[in-house]
Parts: sequence; structure tokens; C-alpha cells
Amino acid sequence: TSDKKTSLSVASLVPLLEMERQLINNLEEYTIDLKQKLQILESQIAAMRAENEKGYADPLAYVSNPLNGLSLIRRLNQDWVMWRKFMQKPVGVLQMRTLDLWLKKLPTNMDLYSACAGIIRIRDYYDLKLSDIIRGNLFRFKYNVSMSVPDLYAMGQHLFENDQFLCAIPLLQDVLQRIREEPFPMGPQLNIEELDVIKLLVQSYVQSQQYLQALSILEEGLELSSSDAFLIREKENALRLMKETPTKEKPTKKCTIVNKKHDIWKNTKECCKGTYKSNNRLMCYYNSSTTPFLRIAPFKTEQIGLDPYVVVFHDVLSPREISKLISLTDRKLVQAVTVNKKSFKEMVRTAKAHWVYRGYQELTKRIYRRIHDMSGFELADAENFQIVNYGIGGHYGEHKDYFNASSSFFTGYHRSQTKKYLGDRIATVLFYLSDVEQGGATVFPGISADSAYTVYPRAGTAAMWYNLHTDGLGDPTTLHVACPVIVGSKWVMTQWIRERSQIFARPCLEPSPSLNPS
Ligand SMILES: O=C(O)CCC(=O)C(=O)O
Ligand SMILES: [Fe+2]
Repeated sequence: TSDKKTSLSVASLVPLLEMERQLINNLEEYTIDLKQKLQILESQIAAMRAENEKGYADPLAYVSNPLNGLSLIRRLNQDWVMWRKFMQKPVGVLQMRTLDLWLKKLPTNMDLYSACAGIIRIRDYYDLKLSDIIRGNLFRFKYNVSMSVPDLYAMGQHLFENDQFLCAIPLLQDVLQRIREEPFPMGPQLNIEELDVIKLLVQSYVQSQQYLQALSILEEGLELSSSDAFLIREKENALRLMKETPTKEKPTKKCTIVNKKHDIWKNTKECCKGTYKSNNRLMCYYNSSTTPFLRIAPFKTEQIGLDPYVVVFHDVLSPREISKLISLTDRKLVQAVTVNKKSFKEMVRTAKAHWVYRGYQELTKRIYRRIHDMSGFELADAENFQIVNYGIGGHYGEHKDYFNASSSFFTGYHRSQTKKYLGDRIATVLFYLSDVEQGGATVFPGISADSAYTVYPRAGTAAMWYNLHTDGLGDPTTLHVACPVIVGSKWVMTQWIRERSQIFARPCLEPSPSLNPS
């Protein structure tokens, strides 16, 4: 439905290209029909004109011949009725019907909204400027892609609708200038009305208390349409507001994001950008002891941080396993939801997720055994795998994986699921199923300066951490964030391990027994 905030995952954009190709083909077929009709007309007109010219030289002689006379009468009696029908018959009925079938499957307003929001999110997390982003300057690299005028206009409208007036202004100014230089950037059919842009700009200036600019652009609008009721009203409004507002109050002129000033947000951004100083007393080692099997096949293990304890296992999934896992999700990805409803509305998680059922097949069983070897945990009661593909600027905002019975997020559903059956999420194993060209790191912004970590996605590796203290209470330092993807299609697979069946694997009060190297 239209008001649900969904986001298209990057992988699901691939079939859209094919869809677009079909739509273009369909439109091309329409031109073929048009051309055929034109050809019929041209040849018939030539023939009719030739006959008419024949009589025109000496009309009386022409009509005196009864064959000519009859023909003239018949032509005028019959043919023009036929031509009227010909002119009336629409071209492209078939193609229009085809188009109608496609229209229902095309991205919705909400999809466009999510895409715009994704771009804004990239700006905010990586401290980029929209003026750079729209020119293809994405974080560390410059790409040979830039936004077209209609794309810019869509972004400007999005910012406007989200009250980011100061940010909308430069984009809308850009649009205005460019449609004045070239009125039909996408042909007259997809015209952007100059007056519409002006109206958005006027409102943006008024909203950001830049009344002089508002008035000057208003004059430009009134030149185009002197009796436009909206413009006349806005002009009175702007003049009144200008008088009422004390002059010494200087409005900010820079497009900046408000709120979000707290330390976790600052740390998150540093971590996402990879500019955080990392602890250099960590090590890499071969883990050959968590389970007996590891003596013949130890895991390459890298410590990411000690408190909370986070490790990364390298090369734990093969490319073949990864492509099989991803193919399990084909066409089955649905909007990922979070435990609390509010976060869903606010786009805390912008990805498509798919649950892969336990014991589904040899492949997943094998991976369960591997997770047992990595963690030492019993997986009899583990959750299903969740495979996720992120969207444009796709992210997962700050959250903890545990439920904590006392937490307010702990809704009825989860209470029964956690307490009675499986217990809380004692640990998380996060597999990366893809590299990501830029962005998309998993970060632990930490509560103190030296417990902020960044894990970069690399196909085949897996991060693992404990969500609970040994007394079973949630460890708040495990708060983490999936940073927005800048460029790439990020795939992950999570395994949340439940507490209940770990009574022998991880008895209480023993600190992190299976991961620390001895
Ligand atoms: O995708 C990521 O990097 C993190 C995902 C995550 O935190 C989760 O699914 O709980
Ligand atoms: Fe998580």
C-alpha cells in the first residue's frame, strides 16, 4: 500500500533495468504503428491528388465522361466517411494496454521517497555535501555519473517535503537555471514547469526566513503569471513576515542537519567513515580449540575489540556457498522489519530480508555446524538465518540485538518467544555475503572512546560478538549500526544464537570461554 515505507534493495533494482528496456521497446513499437499510419496516408494522398489534378485541368471535360462523373460522386459519397474513421482510429492501443500492465509493477512514490532518503542518509553519515553528491563525488571517489534535471527536481521536492528548506534551495535554484537554459531537458512531455519550481523556491525561502530572496523570486514568478493567486498571496505573506521579524535575528544560511548531536552519533559517523583510531593491541590468530574439529581446520580469527569482545573469522564461506545462499532468496525478499513498530515508520532499517529455514538443506546444515565450530554454542535452538540485501543508502540504525525482558521494546510476541522458549539472543554471528565498494561497515560506536570499532564487509568473513553479560543481562556496549551503503549491493546473513541451550556450552560466570585464545 502507498503509505508503507518500503525500500527497494539494490539487488532488486537489477530487474528494473530489464523492465525499463521492455518499456522502451513497447514505446518503439508504438512509433512503428505511427509510421505505418503515416505511410498509408502519404501514399493515398498522392493517388487522390493525382486523380483530382487530372480533372482540374479541364473540369467540364473531366466530369462529362460518365465514368469520371460516377467516380467523383462515389469518392465524395464514400471515401471521406472512411477517412474520418481512419483518422479516428487510435494508434498504439495495444502498446497502451501493455503499458498499463507494466504500470502496476513500476516503483511507487514510496520507492522514490526511500531512494531520496537514502541519498540524504549518505550525506548525513559521511558528512558529504549534496552539491558534491549530485555531481557523482561519493565519499572517496568521483564517479562519472551525475543527476539529471528531473532527478534533481525529485530530490529538491523530497527535501522540501521533509522541511529541509535550506537544503532544497540550492537544488531548486539549479533546476530553475537549467530549465531556463534548456526548457525541455527530457522533451516537452516530461516538462518541468518553471512556475512550479518557482513556487517551491518561494516557499523554501519564506520558511527559512530569507524574505528578500523570496520576494525577488516572487517577482520572477509574477512576470510569468501576473494573476497567479498563490504568488500574490505569498507576496503579501512575505512582506508581512518581513516587517514582523526583528532584523537582528540572523537566519542561518547553511544547509545542515539539526538534532543528532549526541556522542553515539558522533562516534558512529567516525566509525562509518573509518577515521576512528583503532586499538593496536589486538591480534590475529588461528583458533584451533573451540571444538575438536578445529584442530584439523582452524579458523583465521581477527580481534576487532576486547570490550565488548568482537572477532572476525576470515574465509568461512566459499564463493559457491555464498551464491547458493543468495539464490535461496530470489524473489522472496520482503521488507525487513524491526522489533519495535516506531522504528519501522522512521526507516531505521532500510533493507530487504529473507528468512532461510533451519535444516532447509545440506548447505544450511553445514553452515550451522560451522557456526558451532566458530562459537562453541549449541545451535539446536538458534533462529533461522536471515539474509539481507540493503537498498540505496541502506542502513540499520543504532540497535542492540538482545531483547532484555525489561526493555520497552519487549513486546508480547517476543516475550513468549524469548522467555518461554529460546531465551535471549546470547550472541550474533554476522556473515558478509558480499564486498561493498564504499560504505556499509558494521560499527560499534561504543559508550567510551576506546570501544568504538569498525568491521568492513568482505565476502566470506563473519563477525561475532556476545550480546549478553555472563549473568544473562544485555550488554549495552554491544550497540551497533550498519552504516549506509554508499556504492555497492551489501548482502549479509545473520545468525542470532539463543541463550537457552547454552547451559553447558557457556555456563554462567565464565567470561567468554570459547573465543579468547588461551
Ligand atoms: O548488516 C550489518 O552490518 C549489521 C546487521 C545487524 O546488525 C543485524 O541484522 O542485527
Ligand atoms: Fe544487529
